[in-house]
Amino acid sequence: MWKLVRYAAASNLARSRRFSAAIPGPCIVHKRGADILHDPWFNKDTGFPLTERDRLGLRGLLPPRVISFEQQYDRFMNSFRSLENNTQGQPDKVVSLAKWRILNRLHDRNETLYYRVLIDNIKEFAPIIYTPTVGLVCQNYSGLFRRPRGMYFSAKDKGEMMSMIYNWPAHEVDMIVLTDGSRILGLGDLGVQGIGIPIGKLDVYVAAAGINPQRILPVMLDVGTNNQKLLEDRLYLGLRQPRLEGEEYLSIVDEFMEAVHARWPKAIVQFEDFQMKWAFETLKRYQKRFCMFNDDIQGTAGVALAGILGTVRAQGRPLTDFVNQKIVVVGAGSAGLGVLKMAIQTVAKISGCSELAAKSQFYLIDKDGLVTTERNSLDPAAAPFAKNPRDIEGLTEGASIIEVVKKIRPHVLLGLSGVGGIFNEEVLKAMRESVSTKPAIFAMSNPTMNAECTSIDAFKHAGENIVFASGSPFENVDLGNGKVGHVNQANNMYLFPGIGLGTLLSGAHLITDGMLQAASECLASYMAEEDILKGILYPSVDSIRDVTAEVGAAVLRAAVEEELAEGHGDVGPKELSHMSKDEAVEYVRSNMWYPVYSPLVHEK
Ligand SMILES: NC(=O)C1=CN([C@@H]2O[C@H](COP(=O)(O)OP(=O)(O)OC[C@H]3O[C@@H](n4cnc5c(N)ncnc54)[C@H](O)[C@@H]3O)[C@@H](O)[C@H]2O)C=CC1
Ligand SMILES: CC(=O)C(=O)O
Ligand SMILES: [Mg+2]
Repeated sequence: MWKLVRYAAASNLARSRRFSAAIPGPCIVHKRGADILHDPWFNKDTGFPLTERDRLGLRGLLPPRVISFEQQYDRFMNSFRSLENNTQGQPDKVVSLAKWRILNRLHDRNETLYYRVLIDNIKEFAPIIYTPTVGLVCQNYSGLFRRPRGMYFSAKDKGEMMSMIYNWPAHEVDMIVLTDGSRILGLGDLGVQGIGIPIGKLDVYVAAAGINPQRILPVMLDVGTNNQKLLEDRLYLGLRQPRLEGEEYLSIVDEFMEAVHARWPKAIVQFEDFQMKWAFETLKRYQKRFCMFNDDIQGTAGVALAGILGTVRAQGRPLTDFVNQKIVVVGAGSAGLGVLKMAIQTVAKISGCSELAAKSQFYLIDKDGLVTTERNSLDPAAAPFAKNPRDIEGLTEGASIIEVVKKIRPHVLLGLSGVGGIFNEEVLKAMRESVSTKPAIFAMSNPTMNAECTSIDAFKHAGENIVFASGSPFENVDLGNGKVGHVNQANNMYLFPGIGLGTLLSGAHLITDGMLQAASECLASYMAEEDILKGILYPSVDSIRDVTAEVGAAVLRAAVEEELAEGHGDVGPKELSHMSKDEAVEYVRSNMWYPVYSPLVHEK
């Protein structure tokens, strides 16, 4: 077993001196020899200095030459570039999986080097470890499986979780991402194979928020699957039974949450990719009891809202004009409804009107068309956003996307439906008649194949004057004559790392609407006017650590404001409450872990 010793703080300075000679603090290990080489948390491969090889019983277990961290880094990047060259012309799927495999092998062997290459190349590697490739990995997980990562709690473990949680080797855990695999991106129920999502999200936590990788825990709650193909697959690695439902299901989640809380009372649990009914139910059930949030409902809402506020600025209008924007949301699931709820609260706040009055400018469409109060068996979660037929002259219950767009001429058309291509040529062309001077199209569904439209189609059919955002990355579009159609990535990755880190450092035991609102407002004001006017709504993924430091500080300050901050480590609530905004950002930034080889010290 090992004990954690605080790593040297990361900072921009440390980052700019990528391989500086600054000596990091030591790290205590409780193992020796080959056990260290097989532990990715401590392994340095050929990077162990000779003195350390002596101290840890590694002499003779490695080739004699010591290779520096920088050389190891370059060697990996060279292998990666060769792989790119060697796979040229092969199908995208093959290339993406090959890239994922080479990164995953490094992850399994040497986490310090893995996270260094990930952090320093985040824009290039995010699409591999996160959306879209992570979707492909989940679809093929049973075949790709080599080594376990994270923990698996299944329906068969009922009554055992309180002791099982102690099987995790780390003494401290700060951040858990939990899924039940029931709605993986827009790919549906992937059962146990959905574990790829918590792993990918936590990689983003390490890269963006500098959460120490020894303190993260990806978790799969396997309660069965309703995916017939998986149930019939002999190689499927999860429980081959239909999903538990009702109280049986909830009792499993309850038991897991209690076990986590008993061992790590301060750990934050991010619920991810649960089907809608359980996403809402578990949020309601736990948000006042545990330090948790639902990323698909709450993280997505904050990112979408920041983007929509950006589109108001992109039209050259003041933010207060948000109250006049007509917004059509396609997809009435956990993500779409989360966006509507937060957007309506914001309109009510800006205009000082009631939430009821603030709803008038929003339109909700699901698989059966426009959602109105006339709908038979209206989903209770969607009911608050259903239109009264009296208020939608010329439109009827179940109206199609094209009918709604033609009639309403919205400022913003936002997709969270999981259905690839439903913003077709006709719909996009209809957006040319938008009442906005800069119509906005947000095709937020993931992975790429599930995006409501591509960036090329959006600029081609809806016109060059649009603002475009997608959940998975697309290339900017060359519009000719030196003009560029900017593509924004409207993905909750801009918020969840800061929500997690800010909450952790505040020591708050709950995550409130106020903390989430602060995160969104921070992102909304992050971009300079000049960029916004060009249609750039979010910062580049390259600067995700900087954005996360700001978002984290905003969340921390909101927790202080709500008197929820109990402090973290040596920094108590009083010190937190005296921090200025800049000091809070610096405090958050200085707590980000950055991968360097720490001297290992053996202790029995
Ligand atoms: N960009 C981002 O940060 C995020 C993107 N998402 C993506 O959003 C999508 C939806 O996620 P959830 O809301 O959790 O799923 P969900 O399954 O809860 O909801 C999907 C909704 O889409 C509707 N829908 C299905 N077919 C439709 C059609 N042909 N026309 C109109 N509506 C249709 C359904 O009726 C349902 O209301 C997924 O693809 C997911 O990857 C989710 C969270 C964050
Ligand atoms: C990004 C994300 O959380 C999703 O697509 O579900
Ligand atoms: Mg998700």
